[in-house]
Amino acid sequence: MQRSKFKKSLPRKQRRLSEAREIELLDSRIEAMKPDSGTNPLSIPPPPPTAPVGRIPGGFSPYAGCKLFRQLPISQKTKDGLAPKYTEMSEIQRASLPHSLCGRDILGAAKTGSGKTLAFIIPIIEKLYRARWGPEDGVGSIIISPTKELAGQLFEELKTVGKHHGLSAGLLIGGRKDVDEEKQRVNSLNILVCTPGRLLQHMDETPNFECSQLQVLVLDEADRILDAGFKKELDAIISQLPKQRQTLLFSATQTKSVKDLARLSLKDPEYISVHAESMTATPERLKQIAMIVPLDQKLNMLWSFIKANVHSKILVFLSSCKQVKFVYEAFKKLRPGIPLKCLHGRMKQNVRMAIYLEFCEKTSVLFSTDVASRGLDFPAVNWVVQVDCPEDIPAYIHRVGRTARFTSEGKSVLFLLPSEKEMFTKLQAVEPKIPIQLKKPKTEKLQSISELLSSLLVKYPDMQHLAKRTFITYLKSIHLQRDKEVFDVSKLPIEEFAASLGLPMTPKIRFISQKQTKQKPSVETIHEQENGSKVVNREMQSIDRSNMEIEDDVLLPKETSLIDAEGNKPADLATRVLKKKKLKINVHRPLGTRVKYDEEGNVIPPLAVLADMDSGDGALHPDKVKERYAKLREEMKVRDKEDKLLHQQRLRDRRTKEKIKLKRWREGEEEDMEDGQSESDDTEKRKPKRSKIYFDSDDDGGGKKGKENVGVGADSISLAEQEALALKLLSSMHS
Ligand SMILES: Nc1ncnc2c1ncn2[C@@H]1O[C@H](COP(=O)(O)OP(=O)(O)OP(=O)(O)O)[C@@H](O)[C@H]1O
Repeated sequence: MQRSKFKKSLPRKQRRLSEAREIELLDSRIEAMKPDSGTNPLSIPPPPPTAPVGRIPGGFSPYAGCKLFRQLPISQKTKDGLAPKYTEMSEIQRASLPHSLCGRDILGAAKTGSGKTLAFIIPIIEKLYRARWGPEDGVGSIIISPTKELAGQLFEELKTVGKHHGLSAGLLIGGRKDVDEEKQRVNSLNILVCTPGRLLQHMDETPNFECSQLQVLVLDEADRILDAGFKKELDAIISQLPKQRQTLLFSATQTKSVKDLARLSLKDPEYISVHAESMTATPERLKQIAMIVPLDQKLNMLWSFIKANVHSKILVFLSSCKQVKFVYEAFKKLRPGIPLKCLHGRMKQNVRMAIYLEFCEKTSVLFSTDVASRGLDFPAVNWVVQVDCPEDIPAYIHRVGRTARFTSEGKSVLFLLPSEKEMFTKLQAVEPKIPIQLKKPKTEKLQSISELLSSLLVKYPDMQHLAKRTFITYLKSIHLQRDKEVFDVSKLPIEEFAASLGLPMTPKIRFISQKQTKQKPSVETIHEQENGSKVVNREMQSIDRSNMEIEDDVLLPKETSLIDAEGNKPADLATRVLKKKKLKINVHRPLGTRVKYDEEGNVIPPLAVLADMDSGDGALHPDKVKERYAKLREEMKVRDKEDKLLHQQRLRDRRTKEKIKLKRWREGEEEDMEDGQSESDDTEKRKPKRSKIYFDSDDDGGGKKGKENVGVGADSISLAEQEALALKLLSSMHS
């Protein structure tokens, strides 16, 4: 968690009103001059920049319609935080701030890069300031962002604009190690900028963490947070927030689904869509082109593009982590002459953040998944290249929106496979328009890198594995796309694609079996189905790939009832897939089971579900909570007991093993001793030999022979002979 305590500005008594008087004045002006609900402040003629601001003779100056931040009823501290960078408001700011400052709920849509961040940061700071919020008041506002990088960026902006205030703020995102430290401090923070998973983790795990005083809830990239991917988490979060609050939703592609909005209990929200009447859905200074590029030419095209633009900052979108990794690793080895970086969700959080910051700073190429597609404000991106087709139009709009931000210019290019041309038609048909042109690629400038990739794969076996995974993951991603008018895995030139990645052979994709579709049952197929593997092979050849599910490198039919070529029962496999899915989306697990969080903090312990199920009104009943904790305690005791027994058993096993080992060792030692005995016997027997060797080394020449002989003689003569010899020697000495 990062924590920020906005600095208190120095008192400048002469120039400023006291805080209390300022708040009183702001409250009065906001109340007196608030725009009518449903009006568009943009249609009100702005006052001249020199017009007096605040209390004027006969009342207060109006603020709906004004163009400058300093004309708004906001605190001097916020004005100081905005200046000098921000003076004039953008359209979304002009349209929404007059409504949000007077406490209304907002559903705001405006193009990418149009300044939506300030449109929610300012009302948050102002609301808490006017409520004289302090550390003892706890969490006053929560900003939820779909990605960690975006949350980090919002947090930085919040720190800048709020730096003169006395509010505290924290960045709560998954993947950070300091969760325990976070838990200690989170209760004293006033503004939380977080990803849904981490917020929910605190709601579940942090003692005394509560948001019952929450004043403002913000969902940035609201349509993303409200979509199915975050549904469970968001519902659980919302159920723990007070209904009495201000809610601000912003995105470049806004949801209008009544069902979605009902989940958030918005109260007469202001629908602000400043670019709805605009000619285009994308930034005006953005030049957009699309090109038809066959699958096997994509990497050649990308390489050639990068080589031709080595002085540009380029953001490249690919559809999966594997592709990002492969292209990054391969291109890095081929050295295009510009720094390369990659960003995807499987990277560690600190690395992700570092890469994000580096790309903000330097001219380079960033290969990324859609993790960088929303909200990120990389300065001065020249090109956005979409190598893989976006899943839908909002995804396209967000991706291209990483360039041409605010008042800057930018260009984007979309590679479409011949089979994906329908996407171009859809982009052209959308209202407001997306001014995109179809251009022919300049094939004369195309450089082929397929052979270089092949050599790389030979040189680096890891790359070969990665290429294989890339191949499979790409097919998987195409298959899993919802829009079947655009994405059709059966139309892909699979062999050519494999070759273009440098793969020596097309990886085997195990088509488990065919879905029994109503459209396609041929007599031959049905007859053959009952006759073993030969038939299955035929099935495999005629398989309709659009009906398959893919698990890793396995394409599975969605409904399976056949036996595959390897004799597996697809039913088992299907169960396996289901089980896998179940593990991921385990929000319906029985209550009281142990809750675990992954690095992302994505698992949801459903206290909220408990409340929902039992009460139906979404409120948490203290009795139920107590009951649950009592149950948890009991379970923990049981588990504790089990753990102890297990531990004891393990100790016993270990001791037994040690005993056996010891016994074996002793037996072995005895054997060794016996062996040793025989060895020493041998040694004894070999002694002369050893002596010989020893002396050999010590004494070369005739002496050794003599000594050797002495030794042998000393051992071999009898005691009587020895005595006789000794007497002889003695007598000779005396004589
Ligand atoms: N009033 C302003 N004056 C000058 N610059 C501004 C103003 N408002 C925003 N900006 C700048 O414009 C850029 C884009 O702003 P911001 O990130 O808020 O856009 P956004 O609408 O949230 O984009 P996205 O839809 O991609 O999330 C930022 O660099 C921001 O600093």
